[in-house]
Amino acid sequence: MIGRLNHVAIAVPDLQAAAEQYRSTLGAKVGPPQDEPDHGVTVVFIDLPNTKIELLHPLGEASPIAGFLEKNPSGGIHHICYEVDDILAARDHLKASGARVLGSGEPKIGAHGKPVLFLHPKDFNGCLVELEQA
Ligand SMILES: C[C@@H](C(=O)O)C(=O)SCCNC(=O)CCNC(=O)[C@H](O)C(C)(C)COP(=O)(O)OP(=O)(O)OC[C@H]1O[C@@H](n2cnc3c(N)ncnc32)[C@H](O)[C@@H]1OP(=O)(O)O
Ligand SMILES: [Co+2]
Repeated sequence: MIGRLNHVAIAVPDLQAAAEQYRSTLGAKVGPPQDEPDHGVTVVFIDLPNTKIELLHPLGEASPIAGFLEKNPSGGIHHICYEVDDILAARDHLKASGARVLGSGEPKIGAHGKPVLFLHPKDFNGCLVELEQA
């Protein structure tokens, strides 16, 4: 069911510093900061030849990554995102398998303009999983 690795997300305490580090120290192709108010984050995408890295910083009062950054003040890998062909079929299959789909259970539009869903990290070996319809 899951396909390509769409991105690996890293929560960072200082978005500008992290973006600059990827640009100048790691020599990566770094995009501009993008506010995603529906998701409570500001993101910077880094294009790699085979996938993307998503740098995440909290946006607004109720950011879903605030608790994670409190526990990991210097940052850390926050989630991985797999592509699926049919997000509603994937969701129904996962729910039937007993996995917890986060939020309302309805896909939201993600940072690439495509529907996304999140699965509880405790159901996937301690790793928060995002699904994006390719
Ligand atoms: C823009 C979009 C895109 O790409 O298109 C995005 O990615 S938006 C990316 C931001 N959006 C999201 O993350 C949406 C989905 N996330 C959520 O709903 C939330 O972040 C949760 C995953 C439910 C965690 O919420 P919160 O931190 O408030 O809960 P909590 O502190 O009670 O955590 C419950 C347990 O899960 C652990 N936990 C929390 N976040 C975790 C993470 N990212 N990876 C692994 N474990 C994690 C905590 O340490 C705790 O474990 P212990 O009990 O053992 O201490
Ligand atoms: Co993401």
